[in-house]
Amino acid sequence: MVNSISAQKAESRVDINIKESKYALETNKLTKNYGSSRGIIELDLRVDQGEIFGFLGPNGAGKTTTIRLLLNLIYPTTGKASIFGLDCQNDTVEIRKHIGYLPGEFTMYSNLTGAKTLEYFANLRGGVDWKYVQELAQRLDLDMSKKFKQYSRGNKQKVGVIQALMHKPRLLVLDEPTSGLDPLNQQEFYKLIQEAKANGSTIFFSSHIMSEVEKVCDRVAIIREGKLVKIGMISELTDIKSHSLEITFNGQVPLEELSAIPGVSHFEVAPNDHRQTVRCVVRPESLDKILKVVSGYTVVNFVSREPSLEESFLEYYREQK
Ligand SMILES: Nc1ncnc2c1ncn2[C@@H]1O[C@H](COP(=O)(O)OP(=O)(O)OP(=O)(O)O)[C@@H](O)[C@H]1O
Repeated sequence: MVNSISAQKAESRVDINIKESKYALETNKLTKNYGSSRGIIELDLRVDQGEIFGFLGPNGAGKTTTIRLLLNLIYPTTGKASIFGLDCQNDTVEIRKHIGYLPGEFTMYSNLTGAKTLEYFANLRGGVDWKYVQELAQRLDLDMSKKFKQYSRGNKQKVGVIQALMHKPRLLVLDEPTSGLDPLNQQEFYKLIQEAKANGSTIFFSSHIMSEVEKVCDRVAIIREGKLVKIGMISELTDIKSHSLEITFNGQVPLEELSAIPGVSHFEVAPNDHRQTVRCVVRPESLDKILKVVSGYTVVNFVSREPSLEESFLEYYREQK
């Protein structure tokens, strides 16, 4: 019975056999060549123990490939990866005891309920604190009595998140953990990983959303087309970030002034009766100039949204040329 699974048993495992390692996770020139397509190329990553590390990249960048290599689900073409100083290929069994892993597409037996699915994972791990599982389900608003096949994508993802967290692992490796979660559950998830960090865990999670990584991570690595583009503190993301603006004017529009500001691109004007809507992509350092120009005119609507990561990259590289 799940309720009798001993928490003590789970806790007693912690700290056994983990080599003293400066890094929670390290890759050295890690490369995966799929033959027909590139996976990742000579990736060098170092993640310190106890940090929340974001692994940011657009679709197809190589995030899942990297994570599968760390979990030894696929083999590298060349290069090495280690977790807590243990070799990802040779020490998989030991490493797995200390990891919580959420795959990109979490699926389970369709006729098992959420509770039975989680019970299965609890048993695999030799025991977890079931009260903690119940608390996680309640905080993520998951009804554990439903069958897996009855769950929406978001609810399946919640089961995946809970199985990754349930044994309070030293390292969480999460592949796009918030995909499918609604904004409230995303916020709860961010709190959960902050709590895991406060309890000494390291969190490595992939994402293609810059604002999410900015909100919760200490450091970030950016991957694009299989290669590491940048690694550093979150504050260093500012130069890649851009804003997509939509400004609606009533009456006169400062078209020439706006389009002449450096760092403004993709400039478009859409007339609409007496109003005109200007759309453009703006580099962070140009935002202030835009606001100063528009403040002298009648603005009836001002929307700023985060462009997709690929749009931001394109803008960043266009500026670099
Ligand atoms: N099994 C495979 N066989 C061949 N090519 C693959 C395989 N898996 C991934 N790739 C290729 O490797 C590259 C990286 O894919 P990967 O899934 O790691 O990217 P990702 O950053 O996780 O993207 P997404 O967010 O879309 O999942 C892509 O070009 C992809 O087509």
